[in-house]
Amino acid sequence: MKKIDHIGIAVKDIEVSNKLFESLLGVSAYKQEEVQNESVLTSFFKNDSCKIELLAAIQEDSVIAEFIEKKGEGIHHIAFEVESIPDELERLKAEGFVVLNEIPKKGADNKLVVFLHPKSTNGVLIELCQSL
Ligand SMILES: C[C@@H](C(=O)O)C(=O)SCCNC(=O)CCNC(=O)[C@H](O)C(C)(C)COP(=O)(O)OP(=O)(O)OC[C@H]1O[C@@H](n2cnc3c(N)ncnc32)[C@H](O)[C@@H]1OP(=O)(O)O
Ligand SMILES: [Co+2]
Repeated sequence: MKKIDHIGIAVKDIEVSNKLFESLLGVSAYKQEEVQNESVLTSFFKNDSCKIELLAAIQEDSVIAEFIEKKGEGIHHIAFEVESIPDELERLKAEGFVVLNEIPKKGADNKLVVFLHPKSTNGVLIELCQSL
């Protein structure tokens, strides 16, 4: 795992949270992107350390809507950048981590992504992402 690529934050209203994070970080979001297969609208900020990905549900059955329903707004996942998802998955499976999707999905910001079940990672949803 090379470095943290982004921290995902579940929000109810992307416009409201865009303004909040603009004020907090002192920079504007550099992109907003809908990811249909995850039913989310994302918005990205970055500084020298990593990116912040705001995630709002675009459908009621989105995992983000379910998460907010259960836990409220807040940190949803941590994403690590990896050189090769297949190599990293092989290593992590051998270590006993539970992979949520074996086949990488198209994520936001030109990445392929896979997720590890939070039950196998101390309650923290982990995303691995690889640049396209
Ligand atoms: C666009 C892309 C990108 O960056 O490029 C993204 O990030 S997309 C980001 C959105 N997409 C994803 O997150 C896809 C992967 N996520 C999933 O498949 C799902 O959200 C799961 C993580 C499996 C959770 O779904 P679900 O709650 O139905 O699963 P489950 O019944 O197996 O497990 C339920 C337990 O997990 C907990 N749980 C649910 N979401 C959690 C989260 N984000 N962090 C920590 N714990 C979480 C529940 O509270 C519950 O705990 P208790 O049993 O203790 O109550
Ligand atoms: Co993410």
